[in-house]
Parts: sequence; C-alpha cells; structure tokens
Amino acid sequence: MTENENLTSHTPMMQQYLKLKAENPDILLFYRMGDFYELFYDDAKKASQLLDISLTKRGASAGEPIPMAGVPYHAVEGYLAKLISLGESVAICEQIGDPALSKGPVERKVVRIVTPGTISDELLLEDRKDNLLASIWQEKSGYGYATLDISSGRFHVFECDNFDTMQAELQRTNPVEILYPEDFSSMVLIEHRHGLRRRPIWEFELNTAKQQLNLQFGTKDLIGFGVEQSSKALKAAGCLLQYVKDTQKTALPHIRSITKESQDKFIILDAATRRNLELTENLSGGNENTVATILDKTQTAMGSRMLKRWLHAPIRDLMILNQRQTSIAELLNHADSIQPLLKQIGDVERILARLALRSARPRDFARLRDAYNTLPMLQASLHNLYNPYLLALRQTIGSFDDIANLLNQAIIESPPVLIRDGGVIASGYNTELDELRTLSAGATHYLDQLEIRERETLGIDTLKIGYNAVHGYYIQVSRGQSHLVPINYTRRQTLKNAERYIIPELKEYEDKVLTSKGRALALEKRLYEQLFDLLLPHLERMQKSADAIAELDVLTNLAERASTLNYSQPNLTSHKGINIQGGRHPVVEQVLSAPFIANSLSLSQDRRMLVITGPNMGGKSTYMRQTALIVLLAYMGSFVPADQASIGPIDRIFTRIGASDDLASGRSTFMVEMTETANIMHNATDYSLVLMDEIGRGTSTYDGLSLAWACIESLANHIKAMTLFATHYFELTQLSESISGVHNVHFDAVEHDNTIAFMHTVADGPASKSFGIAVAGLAGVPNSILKRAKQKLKELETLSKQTSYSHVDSSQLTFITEAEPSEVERMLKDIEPDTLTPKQALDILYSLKKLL
Ligand SMILES: Nc1ncnc2c1ncn2[C@@H]1O[C@H](COP(=O)(O)OP(=O)(O)OP(=O)(O)O)[C@@H](O)[C@H]1O
Repeated sequence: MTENENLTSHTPMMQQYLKLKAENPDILLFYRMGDFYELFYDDAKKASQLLDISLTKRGASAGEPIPMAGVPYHAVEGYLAKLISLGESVAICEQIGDPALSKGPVERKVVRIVTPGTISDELLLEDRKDNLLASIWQEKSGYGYATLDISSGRFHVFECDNFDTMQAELQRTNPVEILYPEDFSSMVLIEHRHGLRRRPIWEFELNTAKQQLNLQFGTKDLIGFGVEQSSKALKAAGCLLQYVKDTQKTALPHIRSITKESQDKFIILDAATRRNLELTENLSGGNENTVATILDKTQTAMGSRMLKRWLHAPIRDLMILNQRQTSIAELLNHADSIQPLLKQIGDVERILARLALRSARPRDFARLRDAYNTLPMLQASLHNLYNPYLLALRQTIGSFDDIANLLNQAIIESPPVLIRDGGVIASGYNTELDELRTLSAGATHYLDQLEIRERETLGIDTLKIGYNAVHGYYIQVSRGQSHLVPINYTRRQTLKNAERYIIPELKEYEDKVLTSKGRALALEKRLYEQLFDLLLPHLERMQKSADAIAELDVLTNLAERASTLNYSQPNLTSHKGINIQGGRHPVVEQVLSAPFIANSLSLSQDRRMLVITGPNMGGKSTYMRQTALIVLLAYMGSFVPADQASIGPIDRIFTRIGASDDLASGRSTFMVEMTETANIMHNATDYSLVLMDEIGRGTSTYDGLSLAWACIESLANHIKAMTLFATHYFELTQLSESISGVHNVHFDAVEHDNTIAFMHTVADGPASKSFGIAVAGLAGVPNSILKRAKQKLKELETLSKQTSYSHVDSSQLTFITEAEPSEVERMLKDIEPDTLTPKQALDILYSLKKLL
C-alpha cells in the first residue's frame, strides 16, 4: 500500500493492522485473531505459497477485498519452523488488551520477532546442529565478520583481507541468517544463501558498535577481549547485536564476551576442501556417509554440536591436542560408565539460553532438574580418573545441589508443555498456592456435607451434587422427585431423566472456587517467573559447567569411537612430514561390505610428492582423501583410523578433487578446476598438504597434460608442498626421474576373462596400464561399443608409436616448460649496444621500463 493512500478509508481493525505492518515492512506479520494468526495482502499471498495454505478473502477494506491466509494458533510452531527453514522471518502480533474493555479493535502488539538466526525455541531448532546469525562488513582493506549462536551465547568475530578466506569462513560457519550493509559489493559471496537481511549502513557505525558492545558486557572498553583494534569486525558485531536486541525484545545476559577467531590457530581448510572431504555434509548436500555420521555418537546434542565445531576447526596448538589425546586415552576404559549418565543430562546449553532469554518452558526446568540430579553420579563416575585435564573438566562441571533441590521442590515430576494453564509448580512449594488449589479443587468434604444435608432435609434420595465445565456446580434430582424441590431451587438444566438446579449457597461456593482458581493460576505464574530470578544469578557458572559437560561428552565419544572402530593415537611431531602405517578411510571402511585394504603412506622433505597412477576405481581418490582425513582427525585431537601415524606440522589442507559445475556462479567444470588450482598455487606452502586429483581432464589432452606438468614442477620445486597427485597421464610418471622429491606410487588391477579385479593396495612405481575400457565394461557400457573402443585404442597406439603421441617424453615437452621469451627479452636481444648513442640508449631504457 502506498504512503499517500488514506488510512482512514480502512476499517478500524485494518488501520491497526496496517500500522503494525508499517513497523515491520520486510517480514511476515502474524496478526492474532481469536484462535488464528492471520496474514493479509502480500503477506497472505507469500505465506499461502510458502506454506501451501489456502488464500482467501476477508471482507473488504478501502473498497477492495483483502487477500487473507491464516494458521491456527495451536499449530503455529510447525508453520514457523517451515518459514524459518526457508530463511523467512515472522513478527508475532498478539492481542494484549482486554476484549471486554476495548471499544475498537483489541489492542495488539508485536511481542516477538522470529528470525532464522535468533531462534532459541526447541521446536524450531535442529538439536545437533549450530544455528548461527552472522553479520558481514566490507571495506577496502578487507572483510569484517561476526557470528552469534544465540542458544549458547557464543559470539565471535573474524577479519580477513581476501575473498577466498572470507568464502571459506562463511562455509565453515554456515550461518542461517546474514546481515549485510546495503552497499555491500561482494554479493556473490552470499547471494546463494537463505536468510539475507539488508541493513542500513549506519547500523555498522564503529562508535555505536563499541558503545553497544560495552553496554552488553558491562565493560569500559574492549581491550580485554583483544578486539579493540578490529574495527571491521566490530562494525559487523555492532549491527548484529542491535538486530538481536530488536528481535528478542529482552535482555541477553548469557552473551558475556566476544572472541576473535585468529586464522593461524587453525589448519586452514578452504571452501572446496571442506566440501570435498565431506565432513558434516556430503557432496549432494545430505548428511549420509559423512565423517560426522561415523564419528558422532555423542550422548548430548550440545556434545554433538561441539564435535562438529572441532571437525571444522582442526587446531595447531600442540598443548591442547595433547590434552585431548591423553584424555581420550584415559577415557578408553571408562566410556561405558560415563556415557549413560551424559545421556540423562541432555542439552543443558540450550536450556540455559532459554533461561537467559526468559523463554524457558516448564519442561526445560524439569530437564535442568534431572540433569543436576544426575551430576553427583557423573562426578562419582569421574572419581578414579587421573588425567589433569579431565580433573579440571570435572571441577568445572561442579555440582548444583542447591538448584537441584530448588527445582525438585518447585516443579512437578512431568510438567505440561506450557505454564499457561498452570499445573507446573509442585504442591508443598508454596503454602498460599496449596491453599488456593485445595479451594479451587472444590473441597469435597464441604460438598459432601451439603449433599447429605439437602438430601435428608428434603427427603429426596436421588439428590446429588455434581459439576460440569459448562454449567458449573448443580444439584441433580431425578425427574420423578423433581416436584419435591423447594422454591429456592433455580433450574439450570433439564436432562432426559433428571433436572439440575442451583441454590444461592452453592453459587456462592462456586464463585469462591472459581476466583481461587484464577488466583492460584496467577500466583503460579508469579512463582514461575520467580524461578528465573532465582536461577539467573548462577547463569555464568551453569554455562561453564554445560560447556565442560559437552567437552566431556566429545572426549568420551572419541574414546568410545577409537576403541569400537580400532583407531590409534597419532604422534604429532615437530618434524615435517607424514608417516602413516596401515591407514584407512574412516567412512569408506564403514560403508563397504567387502573388507577395506589398509594402505601406508610416507611423505617427507625428500619424498614430497607422490604421483599416483592406476586404473579407474583402483582406489586413488580414497587413498588421497583418507590421508587428508587422518591428518584432520589427528589435528582435532582424535585418534585415527591407522595402525600408526606420525604427523608433522601442517598449515593448510588443499584438495582439488572431483569436478562439478558451479552453475550458481556461472563457472564451468574446467573453470572451477582451474580456480581451485590457482588458489593452491598462490597459497600453498611447504607445510601444506595438497591433494590433486586428475587436473587438466576437462580440456584437450595436450593442454591438460601441460597444465598438470607445470603444476607438479611448481609444487615440487618451488612451493615444496607435501603433495599427492593422482593422474591418468602416464607421461607424468617420468617426472620422478628429473625432479628430486617426486616419487611414483600406483594401484593395480588384474584382468581375467573380461572381468577385472582391483587390488586396492598401494605399491611403489608407476602403473603399467589404465584398464579404462575394462572399467567401462563393468559400468555396463554395451559390448559393441567396448569392441569398437578396443579397436580404436589399437589404432591410436600404433599411431603414437610412430609419432610418440602418447608416450611424450620429457624432451618433447620442453616446449611447455621453457617459457616463451617476453617482449622485454626480445627487445633486449635485438639491441646492439655498440651502435647506440647515449641518447638512444636512454630512450630504450625508458621504453623497456614502460614495457615492464
Ligand atoms: N583401500 C580400499 N579397500 C577396499 N576398497 C577400496 C579401497 N579403496 C577404494 N576402494 C573401493 O573402490 C572404489 C573406487 O575407489 P576410488 O574412487 O578411490 O578409485 P579411483 O582410483 O579414484 O578411481 P577414478 O580414477 O575412477 O576416480 C571405492 O568406492 C571403494 O568402494
């Protein structure tokens, strides 16, 4: 509706609606009407599409029918969940006035705004997955980025100076909602994501951001958090905090600090590597057959979320890694007794966030009670541990006997979902409540007395007192005796065989009961609110304890996994290189019905690069991926699927594996491959682990081979990265002769009677042949085609013998490695200094400089 359209032409209710809508223009407004939330105009059209609900019309306003869609209030959570998952936000508008006292429409107010990144409601969240709100800022010198997990209070900032790093961080954190400034110029970073919120530039103002953050943390400056100088990140953080406050409309006591993520603490995984290694998501976007599905048998959802954070952030601090490893080693024999207790404890982290936001439900209190009742047993089960790190964790977990006692007394065993209708506070907790409840329950003794008295004085033996929700209390007399009732009996209801009456005395009693019901409910709600006040002062200690429980869960889980899956403790050394004996792929070995063949690997300064050849399906990709995963698991502190592993320092893992079109950004398969290759060539160091699988396939044989050749030379000679290079270009196996540090390994297969068996065992030296046609046969390519292919192969081989087409030796490839002379070089070559005047020489010098 346009601004100049006259509001007064609308009905009073629509005027109210339009005012509220004007305050929340960009999000869906759920307008409460009795038992429904209704949406109007464009909101109605959008919601009917997104939620698949019918679009109708509600009367007319300003002469036009109003498009309308609605959802019943009791089912609203399901609809909200769907909208949230689509990245939409919803403003919930409730009736807050008393209908009996209102002249026009009942007063209404937006009481909360539900957005994908700020939800804390259990029903709307995936419990084993972090749910992050993010904010991004960009200026000339780079990006500032902030993320908040509202259901734990974790608030992080990050800064970087280039697109690729920002892209990798976005992928690692994978936020469900992103705030960005209206002049943001790197839209390609985020445009494919759900939950984008464009914000005005002034919301990213630095001084306001600092003020906001200091106000939130109760600090004078941000020096203590080490973020004072990170102006780009602070701008993002400021906008984020303001947004959370605006949507939550409540204090956020559980957000107490802000931490800066520093890149050099972690092994860097770029966006492609994270995707290729299928850590928590497989290449098709699902959860099946990922590393997380194998590794995550944590007992609490908060533990599961922490484990996934660890997986995505392998660390380089050997002290922390050592703490984790030694803890796992000690927990190997204790997982059985600890895990069932952890299961009883559950997701305390998110319960505490709801407590902080004062949105905790009765069952949250009951679960917190059960968790704290379990703590003494958990403490006991940790009693005979000696590892200093585990002892420190045990101390932080602590015990909360007082809170457990309070909740034991305050909350009934299995409370209802909502406090709305009461029945949550236990009897015995508050005397006044007990009295009101006794009264409201209708003291049966009084009613019994009344019934006996009336029956005897009137001589009506069918007389009895009853109650129903519609008519309240009544005295019932059978039809046959109804003529005996006295004049003060007023008829309330007539049934087939009986009459029901009310008398003033019973009415008075009924009023008392009814008011005491209302009073009991009001008191119960007050007591419920009081529980928040009683618990919130302990919030910080409770949050730290929850965090320690989650970590204990992760470590115990890694211990259980290590012993169930037969993993061993890796040795993290300061010597450059990777040495793995009997390594396995953690996921492939679990999904394979046949036994997995373990393979060893050794990379060192003298053996920096392995050129891997072998048939399709031979096991090359599996071998490369398992190496990266073993390194990654070792650097998250876990044990690894190998008989033995010794791993030196690693700064980054790069993978150029598999190929897929990146249609979203308009890049072809080959383009994606080359972008990833460029990234490796620019950023890899001698501490990097680089996996390259068949680069150069997407172009002509010569182009592809030349590119692969040049990459190997650069990686082995200049960058000196630890590299696994799988290829079908046999020519590349010759490089081991000319470049020191390059070695050949291969996988084998045996062909027999039109079938082919893969060995899956890595061995030194190059492969002897490629088996491509045999594998095609295995895949069901028709025989006629295979036959023709074999014929063609023979022809090509004969041809190549004549022209050295396929077995290109290194001398023939020198045209690739010898760079074309540059223009400067050519010009220099043509100069004959002896013939030049000083003036000419100077001119030439200028031209040369210009050419550079
Ligand atoms: N070490 C192993 N032990 C048992 N089976 C294995 C092993 N390695 C691989 N496999 C099996 O072989 C299949 C193919 O492996 P992989 O994808 O690694 O082959 P590849 O050599 O990379 O093939 P291509 O050249 O076609 O990409 C795997 O899906 C797995 O089922």
